[in-house]
This record gives sequence, C-alpha cells and structure tokens, in this order.
Amino acid sequence: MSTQHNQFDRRDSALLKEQRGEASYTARKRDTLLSFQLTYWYLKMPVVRALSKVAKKALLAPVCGCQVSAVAVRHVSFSPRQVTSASDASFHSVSFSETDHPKVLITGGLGQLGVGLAKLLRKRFGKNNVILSDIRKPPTHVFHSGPFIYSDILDYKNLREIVVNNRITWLVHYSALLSAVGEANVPLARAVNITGLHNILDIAAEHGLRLFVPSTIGAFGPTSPRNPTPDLCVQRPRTIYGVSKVHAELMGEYYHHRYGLDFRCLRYPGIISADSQPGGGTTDYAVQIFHDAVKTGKFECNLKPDTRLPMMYIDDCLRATLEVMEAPVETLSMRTYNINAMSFTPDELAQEVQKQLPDLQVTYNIDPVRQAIADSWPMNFDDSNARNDWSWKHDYDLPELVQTMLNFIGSDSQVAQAS
Ligand SMILES: NC(=O)C1=CN([C@@H]2O[C@H](COP(=O)(O)OP(=O)(O)OC[C@H]3O[C@@H](n4cnc5c(N)ncnc54)[C@H](O)[C@@H]3O)[C@@H](O)[C@H]2O)C=CC1
Ligand SMILES: CC(=O)[C@H](N)C(=O)O
Repeated sequence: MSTQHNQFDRRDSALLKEQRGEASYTARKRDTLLSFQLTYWYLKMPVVRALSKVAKKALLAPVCGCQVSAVAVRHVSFSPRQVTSASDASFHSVSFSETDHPKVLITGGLGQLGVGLAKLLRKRFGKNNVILSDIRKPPTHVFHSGPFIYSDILDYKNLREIVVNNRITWLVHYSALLSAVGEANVPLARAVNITGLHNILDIAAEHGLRLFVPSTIGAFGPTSPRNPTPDLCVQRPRTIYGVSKVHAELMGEYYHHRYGLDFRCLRYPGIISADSQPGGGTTDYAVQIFHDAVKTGKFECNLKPDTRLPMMYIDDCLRATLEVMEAPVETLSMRTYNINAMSFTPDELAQEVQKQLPDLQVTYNIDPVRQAIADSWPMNFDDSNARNDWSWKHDYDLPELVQTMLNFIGSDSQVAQAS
C-alpha cells in the first residue's frame, strides 16, 4: 500500500472537520425534516403500518431492551445537544495506567453483548482501560463495574471528544438497531446503522484506531447460497439491518484499503446469552425459550419449527471478538469473516431443552415479518477462513449450550425465589 494511502490524509481530515461544523447543523435539519417526512409516509403506508404492530409487540415484550433505546434515540439523536461529558471523559482518563494495553471504547454497550464484552476485556486489559458507552442509563451493577460514559454515535463531536480525552486506541462499535426492530423503524435504523457508522469510521481513521464492527448472518439474503454460506458470495439482503451491515463491511474494507484503517469485522450468527436480553432480532426466540421454560414451562415460538439458523453461545462470540482484535495483522487474509458454532431449528432446540425439562410445552404462533427474514438468511455458515487464518474454534455445541443456559437461568430464578 503506498504511503500516501497509508493514513487518513491530514488535509482530508481537516477539511472534513471544518465541513462538519456547518454540515452537522444542516444535516441535522435535513435529518429532522426527513424524519418528519418519513414518519408521515410511515403512518400512511398500510404495509408499514402492519410492521408498526411488530414494533408495538416488541415494545411490550419484556425481553426487548432495544425498544426502550429506540424511543430514547428518537428524542436525542437529532437534537443539537452538545456534550456534557467532557468532565466525565477526563475523569475517566486520569485513572488509566500507562501500559501497553489498548484503551477501549465500546459503543452501544448496554445491549445484549456489550456488558459481557466489557467484562472480558477488563479482565485482560484492566478495569479502567475499557469504557462502556450508550445513550441509555446504565443499571447500578454496570455503572459500578467500571467506566461508563454517555455517547450518542450520531453526535460526531461528542464521540471525538471521548476518543481524544481518553486516548482511545480500540473502538468496538456495537450500537445498532437489529433486524426486527429495524424493519419497524426504517428511518431510525438508517440513521443509527448507516449515519452512525460513518461517524465511527471517520473518527477511527482520523485517530488511527483499531476498529471492530460486527456484521451478521443478516448481511446475506435470499439469493445468497444458504447451506452453507461462504464468506464471499452474493449479498442482497432484504432488511434495512442487512443492507446497513453490508454497507458497514464494504465501507470498513474501503477505509482499510484507502486510508490504512485497521478495520476488523466478524459476521456473528444469532447470539444466545443468559444474563442479557436480545434487542429485537429474528433469533431472539432462542434466548426466550430458556426463560419461559424455567419460569412457566410453556413457550410460544414466533418462527416455524423447521427454521434452521446459525447460532452461538455468547462466551464463544465474545472470545472470538477478542481473538480477532488481537490477531497479528499478517494472519488476516481478509477483514470480514464468518464465524459459527452450530445450526438448529426451533424444534431441535425444544427437543434438547425437553431432555432436561420434559414438561416443557412448545406452541407455534408465526410472526410473518420475522419468518420472512429468517427464510432469507443462511441455514449453515461456512467459517473455514476464520478457522484457518486465526485459529477460530468454538467451545459450545447445542447440548453444552442448553445445559449452560438452564444452569444459569435455573440458579438465577432460585435465588430470586429465595430472596
Ligand atoms: N445479538 C446478536 O444476536 C447479534 C448481534 N450482532 C451485532 O452486534 C452488535 C451488538 O448487538 P446487541 O448487543 O445484540 O444489540 P442490542 O440491540 O442489544 O444493543 C444495541 C445498543 O445500541 C444502543 N444504541 C442505539 N442507538 C444508539 C445511538 N444513537 N448511539 C449509541 N448507542 C445507541 C442501544 O441503546 C443498545 O443498547 C450490533 O451491531 C449487532 O448488529 C450481530 C449479529 C448477531
Ligand atoms: C442475527 C442477528 O443479527 C440478530 N440477532 C437478529 O436476529 O437481528
């Protein structure tokens, strides 16, 4: 790569910053207007109105943390709110020790994956070297477990201030609206998943950060090979979530080639976790079944019994993320990798749970939006490049996953009943 392409060009960067001062106001005005126009269109279109039912359902569902955040974003994301976090940011920076450890910022850190990742990275790099951020208020235990800071990824100056004041070297970009929630609010998904990503890419390139952006099985569509799906093939997803993730993969790789940005991306399958709730995706059923099985002995599944999707236990997902971030650059023959652990259908998962809880009753009430999404996604994921290049290997298959989830949720509900 030529030196002139090696770095984000300083002139480009200065120009970009200058333009942002003006552009951000105009862009905000334009975005607000667009948001109104799209909301009007959204209310008028019968098909989209039908989708809003999905949103309402998700909003009322106790498992769906993201709807709360989606409402919060609507209030704050287009406002000209300026950063109040400068003092917070420098407060956090004073406690950093001067070691070789990366200084990590995780955006969208209060979702299903962020808190677990912070825990893993803090174990490795030290508590104060990993800052969680989000636009939501952190629960008490998260707030007291290490540095937390407010950060709206649509606020470019706020992001830059946090990166500069805390001397961030690694950025893990988790903020997103997932597949089902994204279909229910396309304008918001477009803003967070696409405009937000542009801010992240520019900041990472300007400040020489190592950037991790997760992609998903949802970055593939009905015309992709589905069984198995390789790293490189046709990608024509039919959701705004998938479209935004293909965009992220391509933009990240472009910034890598054009500016030398150290961009790393894993396409995650559906992630299953016991102590954090999914944020409104198509694979959420595979988490909810465990909670319902333990608490009520009944589960109503919103996908057909034979819908096969790739899945992974959260510990494998977070370890893969750390491993690819630490992988020596010469081992990476690509910048975007599929990773996988297992594939199963709701029926197969239910049967495995019933081995432990034979009284579990499973019924099916198909959500057409989620079913259409699932039918367009990979059934099996080919992750041989990750396995060959940086020795990716999963630990959890279906039986271990089920055992671990039931142990965790079972012991948790016993504690709750006792107290
Ligand atoms: N959980 C899964 O099964 C999978 C997740 N991924 C990806 O991993 C990443 C993390 O996923 P989850 O934790 O499950 O997502 P989540 O939906 O649980 O959390 C996303 C977080 O982003 C935050 N957010 C929304 N708008 C924001 C804004 N303007 N500024 C800052 N933060 C904002 C929300 O408050 C929320 O806490 C996402 O990019 C997702 O696409 C990919 C494949 C599978
Ligand atoms: C697989 C994903 O990206 C996510 N869990 C979703 O279902 O939207």
